[in-house]
Amino acid sequence: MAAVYLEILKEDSRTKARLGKLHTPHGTIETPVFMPVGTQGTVKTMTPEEIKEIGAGMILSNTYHLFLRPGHELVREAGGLHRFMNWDGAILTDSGGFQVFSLGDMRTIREEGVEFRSHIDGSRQFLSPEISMQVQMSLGSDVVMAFDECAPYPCTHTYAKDSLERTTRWLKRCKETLTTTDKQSLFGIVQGGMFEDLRRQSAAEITELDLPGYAIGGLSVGEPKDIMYEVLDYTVPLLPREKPRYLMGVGSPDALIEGVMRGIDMFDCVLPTRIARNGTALTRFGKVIVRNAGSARDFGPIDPSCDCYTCRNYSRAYIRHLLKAEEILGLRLMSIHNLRYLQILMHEVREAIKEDRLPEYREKCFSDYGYE
Ligand SMILES: CNc1nc2cc3c(=O)[nH]c(N)nc3c(CCc3ccccc3)c2[nH]1
Ligand SMILES: [Zn+2]
Repeated sequence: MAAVYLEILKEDSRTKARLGKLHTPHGTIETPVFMPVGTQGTVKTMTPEEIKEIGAGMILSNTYHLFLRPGHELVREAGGLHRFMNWDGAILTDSGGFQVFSLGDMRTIREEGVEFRSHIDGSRQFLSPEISMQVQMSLGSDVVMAFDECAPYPCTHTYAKDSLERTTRWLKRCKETLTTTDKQSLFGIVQGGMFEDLRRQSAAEITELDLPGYAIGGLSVGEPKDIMYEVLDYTVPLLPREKPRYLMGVGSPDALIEGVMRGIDMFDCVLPTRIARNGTALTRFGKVIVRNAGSARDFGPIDPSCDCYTCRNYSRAYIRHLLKAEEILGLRLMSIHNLRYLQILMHEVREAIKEDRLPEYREKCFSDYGYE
């Protein structure tokens, strides 16, 4: 059995949703799951104990950032990323390709790999499938993402085709680089832009390698949501039923539910922690801009139905004051709430699958939230 594998407990009767358990060397995680992002070896403003308290069992981190700073050799000497950051849950690391393009400067793609300038000090850097695998093995991730190119949006059919074919060649180099044990942690990433024929080609090429899990990349890159859902409609069925499916970069409440209904098991997004730090809270009745004047004399919690530390102990008025005063506690209280909110949402989604009422749950969620 692979180091990382999915145990499917139930398949929904009316949608493609699955209820499952993701087994990893650092614990078992109930799926569908939302995974908080801890880019630089920390989920911003949160201690590992707080991450556990809000109910997260698996977090994400980044090859790109840790490679540039403090360096993967240092993290390996520290005993790996789990030890370094004092987190004993599961860790998935991205491969660096996406971040080079979203953060790096002056990047040049070659067959060998990607040259770029560090966003930290402008120094010339190079990442390749081999280097990305070395870094992720040094970090000791439980799930290793293949080194891929996330095609820009929009892009031509020719660009998307050349790019996905290079991504497949890079995936083979990733698999060859990993030790037998670490091969059992490697997830391939399906690309192909917004083109059905290319998504089919990429899925066929990637799944041929018989990996423990598969991600759908190249989405949540600025395309309209209905295009993303369309791509999922024809791409997800191309992936093996029994393997975990990870939709990269997706995390708004509506997109999470729509993704689950299309058969996705794993999600990540920086949105909840990022908007928390700029004063916006997620609640079941829509977003609340706690920072706004409207909360100045609101002495109730962010969300009365929420059980998080923030909602049990603090008012919107107090949190607004902290945010306006640029007090760090404000960032922490907002992050705790937004992350807990998404864990509650995913718990309710899993319950709805269990009780065969996911379509009805979606309707209620969307109307409460104020979606169409
Ligand atoms: C926000 N939208 C978004 N679309 C993405 C597409 C891809 C993609 O096609 N390939 C790879 N490798 N990553 C992607 C990511 C980053 C996800 C992530 C962030 C942080 C930590 C761990 C993982 C994406 N994020
Ligand atoms: Zn709360």
